[in-house]
Amino acid sequence: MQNPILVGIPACTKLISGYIQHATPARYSQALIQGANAVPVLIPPEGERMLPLLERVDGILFNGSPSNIMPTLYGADYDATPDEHDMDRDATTIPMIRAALERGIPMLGICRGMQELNIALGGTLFQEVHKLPDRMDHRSGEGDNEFRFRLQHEVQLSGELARISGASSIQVNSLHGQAIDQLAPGLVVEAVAPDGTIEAVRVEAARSFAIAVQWHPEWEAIHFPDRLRLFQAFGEACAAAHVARMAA
Ligand SMILES: N[C@@H](CCC(=O)NCCCC(=O)O)C(=O)O
Repeated sequence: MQNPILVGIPACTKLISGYIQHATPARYSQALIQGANAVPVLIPPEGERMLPLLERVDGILFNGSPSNIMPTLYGADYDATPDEHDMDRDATTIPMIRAALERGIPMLGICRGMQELNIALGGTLFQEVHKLPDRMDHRSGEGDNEFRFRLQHEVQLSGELARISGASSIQVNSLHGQAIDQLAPGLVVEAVAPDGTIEAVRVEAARSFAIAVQWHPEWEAIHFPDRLRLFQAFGEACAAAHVARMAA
């Protein structure tokens, strides 16, 4: 295929077999190929040196990860999970989100990716949602993947996300311990859980697709219409960005 639509995926820092490796679960690439008709490009978490890649891609999927964003990046004076960070990824994705928005590059955020978008624009996070009064436990629990990615609760949709999904509420999986506390300026909420937890946001003034969700639409995306529609809508925005990039 000539001039494919290219979508970047930030990789995480992992210690595997005694080596530092740059990796991310295969399901993100697979959902991009199947749902967005895009060719995925893994982005090593090497900080701002990766920003020139934005000249060559048509979109970025800011994916999920078990690691948590460094609390100092949003001004917190305590760290509930000091052993669960990936500062190389933070140093790559936070500036990349800001730069992608400046350039009007389409972005889809998933789970950690949504939290990164909120931090990049000046918001804050709850570090342990399950310890807050009146909040549900949004973690998956232990088990095989079928169990961890099971449908766990409803979300009420609004705005662009409701239009794309073709529904005002959907059932979602849930694999996160953290969540948006103070919403960043410029974000609008487009999905909410029954306990009030923010489940999706959109960058209101974005020049292109800029939606992020707290659940995992990449999991079995082609079997769930709302998940597939989200990847298709992202793919259409990336295709439009591709035409503009080729014409420039
Ligand atoms: N660590 C953050 C973000 C959660 C997240 O992105 N989870 C993805 C996990 C998927 C997997 O384990 O394969 C939080 O806990 O809120």
